[in-house]
Amino acid sequence: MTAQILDGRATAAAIKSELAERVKVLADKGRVPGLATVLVGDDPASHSYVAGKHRDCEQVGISSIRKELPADVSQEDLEKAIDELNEDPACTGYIVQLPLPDQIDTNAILERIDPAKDADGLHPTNLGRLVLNVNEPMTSPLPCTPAGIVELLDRHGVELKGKHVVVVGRGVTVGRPIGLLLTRREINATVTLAHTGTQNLGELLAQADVVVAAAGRPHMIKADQIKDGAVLLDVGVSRIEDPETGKKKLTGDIDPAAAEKASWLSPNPGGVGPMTRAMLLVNVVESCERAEGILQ
Ligand SMILES: Nc1nc(=O)c2c([nH]1)NC[C@@H]1CN(c3ccc(C(=O)N[C@@H](CCC(=O)O)C(=O)O)cc3)C=[N+]21
Repeated sequence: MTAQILDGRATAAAIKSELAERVKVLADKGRVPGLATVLVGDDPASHSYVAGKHRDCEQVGISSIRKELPADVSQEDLEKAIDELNEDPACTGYIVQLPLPDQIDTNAILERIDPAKDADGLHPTNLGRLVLNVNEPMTSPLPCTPAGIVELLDRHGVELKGKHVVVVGRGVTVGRPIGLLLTRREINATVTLAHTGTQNLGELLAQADVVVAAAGRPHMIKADQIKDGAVLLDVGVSRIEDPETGKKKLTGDIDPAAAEKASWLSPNPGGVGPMTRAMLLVNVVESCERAEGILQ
């Protein structure tokens, strides 16, 4: 068997064209959604991610606002930038690109974001609502990568009901929140959260119907560890040297040979990354719809 592809690029494109219609409805009411990005320092990867987000916005008709601050910015000046965006009516949602430099208290920054403008869905209030299930169906933003994974599987007709999902990785953006979504009654999966300190990872993987690999360790999940017909989501991103060209390239947590045993594979790149970006746009459009009373 070779896995069918969970095509994140095509699915994200479909979501974007649906969003463009919703943005038109808002624009007709005189309300243009606006995404702002706050970028600190000059890390090339962060710059390229943020540039991608602005391109996405343009395609959907969302206006975009950029704030760029130097790598040595003080906590106070970064907080000032956050306060400005909280006050700015043209900014209906925003993100602070992570990671932030060492002198910055990241959690204090994330907490300062107005939860109604939190495009990442990572504000403690919004994560708390996820725990409490009060954002069912859509009263507050969901974290983008978990929401993107659910949407990607749903749009390919991959059923999660009663399935055992093994998540590898305990990061704040993926591993910790994803189980809260997958165990909701309407999805009804069973979730095991494993991480790099898990002793019997092999035993867990052998039982997994679905593997969400989000540890950021290149090719850590091998073909001989997974069940025949498992669904694989490759989420972690690393830059490794391509042995053929000697150049750095992006790669995921799943060994490419594992595709031979899987029923479905979301590749990396081309899988969950574009979905994460699409869900960011969903959050921005929905926060604007909520403000207009279109969504509750
Ligand atoms: N506040 C904040 N929110 C984030 O959502 C956030 C962040 N900080 N910091 C960094 C990570 C990383 N991240 C990615 C999103 C999309 C792709 C993506 O679309 N990747 C393409 C490949 C892009 C390329 O080739 O460079 C793909 O997977 O096909 C990658 C990485 C969001 N992050």
